[in-house]
Amino acid sequence: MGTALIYDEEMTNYKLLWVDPACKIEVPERLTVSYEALVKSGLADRCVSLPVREATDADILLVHSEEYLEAVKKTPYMTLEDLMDFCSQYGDVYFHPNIYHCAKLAAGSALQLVDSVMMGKVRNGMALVRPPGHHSMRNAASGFCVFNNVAIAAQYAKQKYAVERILIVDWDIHHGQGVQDCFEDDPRVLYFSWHRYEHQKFWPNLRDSDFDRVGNEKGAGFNVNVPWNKVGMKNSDYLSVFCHLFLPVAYEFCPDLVLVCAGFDSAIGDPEGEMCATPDIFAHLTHLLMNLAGGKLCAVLEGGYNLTSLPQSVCQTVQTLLGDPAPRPANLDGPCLSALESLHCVRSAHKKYWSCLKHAADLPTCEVSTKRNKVGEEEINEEQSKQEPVWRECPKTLPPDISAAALLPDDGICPERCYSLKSSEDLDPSIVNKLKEHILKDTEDCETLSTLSRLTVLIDKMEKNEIGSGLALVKDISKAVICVVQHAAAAPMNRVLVVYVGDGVVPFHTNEDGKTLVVQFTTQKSEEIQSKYLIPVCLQKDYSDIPGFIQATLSLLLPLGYEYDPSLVVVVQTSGCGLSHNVWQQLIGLLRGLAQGHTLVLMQEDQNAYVGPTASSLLGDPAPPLGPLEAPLPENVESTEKLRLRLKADWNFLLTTGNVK
Ligand SMILES: CC(O)(O)NCCCCNCCCN
Ligand SMILES: [Zn+2]
Repeated sequence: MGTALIYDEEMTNYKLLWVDPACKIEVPERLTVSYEALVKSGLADRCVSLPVREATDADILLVHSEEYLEAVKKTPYMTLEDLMDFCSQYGDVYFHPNIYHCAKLAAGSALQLVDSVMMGKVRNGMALVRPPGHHSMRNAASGFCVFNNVAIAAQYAKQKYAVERILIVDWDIHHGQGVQDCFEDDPRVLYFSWHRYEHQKFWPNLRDSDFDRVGNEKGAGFNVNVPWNKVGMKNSDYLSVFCHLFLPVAYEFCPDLVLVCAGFDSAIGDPEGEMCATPDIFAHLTHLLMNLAGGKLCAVLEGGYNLTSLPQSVCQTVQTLLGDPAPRPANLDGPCLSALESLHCVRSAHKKYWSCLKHAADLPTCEVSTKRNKVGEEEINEEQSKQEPVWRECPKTLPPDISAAALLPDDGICPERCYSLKSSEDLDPSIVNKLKEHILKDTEDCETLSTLSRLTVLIDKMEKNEIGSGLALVKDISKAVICVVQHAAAAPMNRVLVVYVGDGVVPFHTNEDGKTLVVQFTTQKSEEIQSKYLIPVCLQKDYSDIPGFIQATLSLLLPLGYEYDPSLVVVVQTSGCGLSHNVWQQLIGLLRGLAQGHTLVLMQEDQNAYVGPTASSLLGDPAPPLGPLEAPLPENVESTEKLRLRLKADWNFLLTTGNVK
């Protein structure tokens, strides 16, 4: 199934007609530069183009009041003075004779996305719209927003498709207070928002945007606010919030539909956000959400005012929705102290609502962030020169011709859409000899020799990005792992992340050069940690604790993987670990965000049943939902937490609190 793209130039036909410094950044060019970038990069042609439609009165009344709608209906006939007068009752928003029409198209575009995703016409999609929506309230326009496009889409999905649980992720740099207000007491809609806050000094300056606003009554716990109390937040800060807060809660909630308030003013260069995250981060944020709700994801444009970073961010988002692997994230150096403080406060505010956060440390002195922060951090010197930030545009990486290759025993059936690496591949005799002397020693086991040499061919093709990912059923897992790791780690710049699922001794030792990082999910109690590059994640009872496994994957394996930034990810399933296909697919799907999607899965040759599910995830198909998650086994939480606390000295991404002692 494809990716929908909704855009209509009619939504560029309104603009600011007078002088208003607060509104001048919201210009029609925002849409044109974004759409043109999609066309120029060839991404638009790969999407299913859907027409816009006008939201009806009934659609709009799902969120807004009649009096507000009636008032907006009058604006097309207003004089300039009347328009200016009409706006003065609202904050930071302007009207235009054509904005009502465009606002109906913007909201209608979001409904078009919901319809086409819910009816299975497309897997996911993006709507490029203006005016944006997430600030508009039941009775008021606000922050360039007239109708709350995403809130209307959520109510519409509940009403028309009886969707039980909807996740709204708002990565715009402003707090979508209109969305929060709409769903504050609604447990069926989980709202995530991060936003520039600076202890309430930043617009919209609301006390209600702080981390302790968790929702009301039945909706308590279903509103998650992450205030950024400093500018300059980077990719690491955003990924930390995803790994340690948004994803664990989202997986526990298990939404049937994901809506994204896709504002790109959280990217570098934006005059509003003044953050430092680069456009490629949106490929990762999108990717990390794509294994939820069976991949049903609707992204609706909100803000984004830098006409250079906005189109780049839009392209990163759309190419990921299309299934292209995310680019390797540049220099992730871990979250900053201010971000950790915010993360810590939000986790402690929500620990009573979400079992995945139950172990989160309390922060007794966690006053609301409107107080000056206690750590006496040096104030960002205000006169910090406002030099224009510059960033390297992410190099255009075309997806590999072959997305996934399968290396199976000759009688193995190659899954469809997979390329079969037959033993007929011309084998490089030098490699064969090297294998013979290094790994096979003298045994003339030519079958293994053939398998291992084909593996090295596969790795070389992945390195050249001719092949995206691979799966192999092998007779001797240990020999295969040694061969793969040695061959892959040989190249100077290469780093190999080896994810071991199942017991058994890791058949090679990781030396401290950091060329390999092994994370092993095992049921065996682990003694002391030998090295920061060999990490045993001990889970009781043969992985039957799915919440525990997912928790360890999201809050341990993923952060480690992002910080390590491997060039290849090898996933090894040793003795039948008994992991359910769905969990296995979630693991493979999530890991695909690393190493530009270069994932190599090695399994025992009797694990035929996993070939189909593995291939599906390697090809970028969304993993099936796991269902709402119960609490993880306490002993698994304890052992994972203990491990995290021990490792955080070596790995910044494992930090979740400000007190780094
Ligand atoms: C959709 C959105 O979230 O991007 N709207 C942002 C509204 C910002 C209003 N304040 C502007 C002050 C000028 N410096
Ligand atoms: Zn914004």
